[in-house]
Amino acid sequence: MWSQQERSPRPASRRPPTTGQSRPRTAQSRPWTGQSRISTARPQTSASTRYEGSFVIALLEGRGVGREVGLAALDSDIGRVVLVQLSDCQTYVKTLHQMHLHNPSLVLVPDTFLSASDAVIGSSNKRATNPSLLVEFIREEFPDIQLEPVPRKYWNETSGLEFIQQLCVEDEERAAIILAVSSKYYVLSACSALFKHAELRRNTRFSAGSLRIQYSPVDGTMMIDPESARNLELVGNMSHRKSYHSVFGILNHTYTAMAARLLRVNILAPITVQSSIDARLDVVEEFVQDEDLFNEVRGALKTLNNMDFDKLIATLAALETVLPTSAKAASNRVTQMLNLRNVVRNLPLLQKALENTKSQLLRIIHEMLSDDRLGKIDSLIRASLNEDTTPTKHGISAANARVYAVKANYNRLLDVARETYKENVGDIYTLCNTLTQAHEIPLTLVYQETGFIFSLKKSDLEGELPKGFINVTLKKGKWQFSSMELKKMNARMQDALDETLILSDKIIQDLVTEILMNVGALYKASEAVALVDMLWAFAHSAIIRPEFTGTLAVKSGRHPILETVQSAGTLVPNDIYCDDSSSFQIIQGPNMSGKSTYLRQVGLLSVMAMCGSFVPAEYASFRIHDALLTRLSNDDDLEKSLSTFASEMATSAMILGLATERSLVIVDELGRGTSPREGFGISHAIAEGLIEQKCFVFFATHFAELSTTLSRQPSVVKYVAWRTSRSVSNFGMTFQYKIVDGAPEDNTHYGLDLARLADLPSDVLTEANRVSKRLTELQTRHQEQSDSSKIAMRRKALLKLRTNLTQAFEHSALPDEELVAYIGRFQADITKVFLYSNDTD
Ligand SMILES: Nc1ncnc2c1ncn2[C@@H]1O[C@H](COP(=O)(O)OP(=O)(O)OP(=O)(O)O)[C@@H](O)[C@H]1O
Repeated sequence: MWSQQERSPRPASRRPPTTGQSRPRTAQSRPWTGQSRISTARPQTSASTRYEGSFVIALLEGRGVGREVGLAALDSDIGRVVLVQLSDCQTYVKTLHQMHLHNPSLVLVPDTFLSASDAVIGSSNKRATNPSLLVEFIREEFPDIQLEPVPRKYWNETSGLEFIQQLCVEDEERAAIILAVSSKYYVLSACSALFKHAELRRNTRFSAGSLRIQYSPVDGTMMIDPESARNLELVGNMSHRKSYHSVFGILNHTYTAMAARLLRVNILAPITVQSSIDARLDVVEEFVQDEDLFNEVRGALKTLNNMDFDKLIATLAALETVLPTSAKAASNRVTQMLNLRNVVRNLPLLQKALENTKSQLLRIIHEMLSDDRLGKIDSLIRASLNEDTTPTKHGISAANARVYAVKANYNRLLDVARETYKENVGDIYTLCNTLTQAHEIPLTLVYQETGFIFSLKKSDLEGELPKGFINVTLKKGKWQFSSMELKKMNARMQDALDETLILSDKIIQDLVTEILMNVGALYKASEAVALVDMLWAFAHSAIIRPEFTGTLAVKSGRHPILETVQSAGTLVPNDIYCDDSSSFQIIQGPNMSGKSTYLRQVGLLSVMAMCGSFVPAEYASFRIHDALLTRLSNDDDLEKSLSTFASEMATSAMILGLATERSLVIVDELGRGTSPREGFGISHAIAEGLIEQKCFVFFATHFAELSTTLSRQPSVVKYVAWRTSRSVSNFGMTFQYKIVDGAPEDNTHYGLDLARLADLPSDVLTEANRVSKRLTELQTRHQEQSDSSKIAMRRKALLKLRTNLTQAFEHSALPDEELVAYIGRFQADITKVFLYSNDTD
């Protein structure tokens, strides 16, 4: 229940910077293996299963016109707070996108946002008659996540700022973060509710200066609406939740949990700052070209396998609110300290591996790992902990590691408690030997959480167990049991064990306090490791380094997920070309000819490139997009009981509302949910809307007339799925389509194709073909001779000229003479177009 007691945040200390950016560089990769290293196998580490966070997200929306939303997210397990304030649209797609980035486990909203039926004890009575629209969208998008109302009084701007000032790690970025959020009313209020909730409902408080608080301006990343992320299978497979066939799955060769988390967030919100992307690409390229470096870094990362520094630091920093310390909490803290010791001990390996690297970002990472404070932490740990205790997960050796974690002679009482523990364990082993001899059965001891039990192989027991043994069970071919005496001894041993842990914990807590003075260095190291681990994973599957020229041009690109699924040689590569003069691309072709795959490929390759990853192609150049918006066919629509039509319209409205000149829009088969005539009309209208926005659009459609009705628009081009060869078995076909420019004349007769497959007589087919060709010729001619089509032709040519000239001047590295010849060729082309369109007048 919400307590009325107000508690103010506690006094503060420090925090780490994120990595800086480096200069752009363009180069082609020369992978030393000569081919793709994208593996079809499950990634080598288990980091993939541990990336999911458990953020509690507090949300506040302004009631004004602008739909300003403040979002504060806290993952106390990893000591991270993310703050965002944004202006959203009617569908709250940006807010939902941000929520997806942080995997919510609980969502907090002001109680006034919920309707009276959502009453919760202790909250205010002021309830809206209807829940806020934002709440409805959240419920729809996250049906399994609990929404908890927080009394309106806790959404307080001033207290939000106080929390931030007191809990934020003290480092170079702290001042900038405080400055950035200090004028953001909604995010500050959300922050206050978030920490009040942690204090009052979860009984969690944080040490001063122990949290990494990050303010994320939304314009530094590409917005991908949640529906698109799902349909494109960015972080999860649509059909099988556990499948690795997603972009995340194929790229996640990370070793540490922090890197897996970083990768997930980057895939869902790729960066839009070109210098940052180039800096990452430089690193990937250096790994690709320098095999020794690649292997050395792998070796260093292996020593940190499965580590989650953030979690480790956060657990150590979390204050024990129930006093006195429980043995369980003490045991946890001792284990975490042993893990921290291993991390601090192994970090120098990575630092050494990066010693002579060339790329600027790797040098920055090296610097972050060379922080003197890490050495200080190492010395502090060495002074208190035994060198040779290794934390293991289970068994008596795990208990012993905790008991002997702290050095001897540190505390007399601890030494005495350890002796008692040792004697108790010795007594248990003696009992086991005695019983073995007395009953002539080879008993062994197994240590479980509650103490020891006896174990005996089933085959070693003839007849029944001797009397006196209790709690007998049979597990995996072994008898397991106890005795009253063993139970008593276990209890004595457990008491001694708990005492050693509680006494050790006092020393560990002092150590933690000293370490926390330098927690900024640890968080910084965590960020450095996460980044280098993620970029190393990119290098693991690198193929070709992408460039960012503003033109989307891919030669022989492959769908990155399909490539890992299909057997070698069965994937047909496709080219992509899209610039300002061809920004609206109509894609047509028969069913099952790869249109959807092509569209998805465009989106996925752009996402990968903007994360700083190499892409599967022979050459690739991209534009940096502010948003990736899609309307892709989705079977879920039915489950959501939305009609296809309603869903299409809702998504189209969202796309039209959000798309800008810098967006990438992908639309697959719009207008399926209504009559063909209406469907065509709607598709045309939406296409015109998108053309006006000047974004890059890939528009797959069955409406062949669309290319005619849109032909006056100079930026519209048409691509078709063109059959290169095929093998037939009744109606079956092996895949042999390629997306090509324009409309090769006979390929548009998809019905004839099917008729041929259905074995219609050849003379019927020949005649059908002849008539069909003739009709098409007449139609084409008629179109070409119309005035509007001549004007459109000239407009197209002019737009193409402008785009090519801009490209030539801004991105070409050609020497002057060649540039002049290149421009001369444009001139000739455009003259031809003008002469032709005049001739036909
Ligand atoms: N480039 C390719 N190389 C090999 N196989 C491909 C390629 N593109 C698509 N495929 C395979 O062909 C099948 C059909 O692909 P896709 O769904 O993209 O076709 P489509 O034209 O969109 O079909 P429809 O019009 O019926 O929706 C899929 O099984 C896909 O895996």
